Amino acid sequence: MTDLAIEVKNLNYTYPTGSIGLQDISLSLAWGSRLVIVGPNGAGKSTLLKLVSGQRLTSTPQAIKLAGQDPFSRASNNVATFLGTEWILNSVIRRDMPVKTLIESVGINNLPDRRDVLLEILDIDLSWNMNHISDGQRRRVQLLIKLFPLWQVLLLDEVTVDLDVLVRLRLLNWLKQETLTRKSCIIYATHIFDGLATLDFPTHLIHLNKGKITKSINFNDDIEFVAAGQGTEDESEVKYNDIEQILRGKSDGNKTIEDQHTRKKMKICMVPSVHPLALHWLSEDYKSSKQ
Ligand SMILES: Nc1ncnc2c1ncn2[C@@H]1O[C@H](COP(=O)(O)OP(=O)(O)OP(=O)(O)O)[C@@H](O)[C@H]1O
Repeated sequence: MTDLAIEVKNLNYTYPTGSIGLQDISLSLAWGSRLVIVGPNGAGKSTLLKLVSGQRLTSTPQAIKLAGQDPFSRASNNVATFLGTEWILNSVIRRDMPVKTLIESVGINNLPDRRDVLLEILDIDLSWNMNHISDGQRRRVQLLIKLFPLWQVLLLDEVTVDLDVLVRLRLLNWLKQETLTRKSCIIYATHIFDGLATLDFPTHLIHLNKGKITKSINFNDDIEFVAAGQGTEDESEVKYNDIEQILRGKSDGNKTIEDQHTRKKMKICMVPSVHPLALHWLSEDYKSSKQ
């Protein structure tokens, strides 16, 4: 096994239509890392995950190494699991089919401990039927099926969007533990940041825009969270009270981030959030459903 789970060097990708997918992407992720990709719609997040997972072919396969192998080679078979949003749109999975039958078909009884942990975290009721459950419940079944095998590299393309906050937090915590205990590696592209810092989920963060990595930071070394109003004279602070300007499209909130390596840590203002309240209410719901 190589030291690096994922190595990408100067990767470019242009769609057959001529749209730029990625430009000169380089990344190195050791086993045990968790990279969160931040970027606007159309930034290239899905393109990157699909290329790294071997879901999409590139004319320069040598630019990507997955566990030291070309992602399209036989040797890298079963190294990466890609989880995207498409599955839920497939009409086949909305058919009259017991959830128990579906999940047993992927061999979940072979590892009963892992099965039980995932059933508990994803709060799946084995009496469900695929055509009588909500989108979020169907998503949880998808997650169980895909996360059950002992994946080495997991590429998550915002699949937590329809999960409730409690299940999402429990799932992210389990994923983090999987990288710590099994030395696996995760890349997670998301637009939802609630709970990520609370869990210390990312080890690395990148900002992708127009197919390029514009920022890359090490979560623990480069960031310090500060209470609102603290250190406001420090230029390296990313302030939440710039929100008015951001909403008016006038933000220059990113202006100092390049400076982080020559300065102290980048300071990020802690934000007011209803996330803890939503979590509290849902954990009460969860407790009463188990009584
Ligand atoms: N199948 C396709 N054919 C042509 N161009 C595409 C295709 N898929 C994506 N693109 C283009 O590639 C660029 C990157 O798209 P991508 O889907 O990777 O963005 P993303 O960061 O995942 O966005 P989102 O946050 O909306 O999911 C966009 O400009 C998009 O228009």
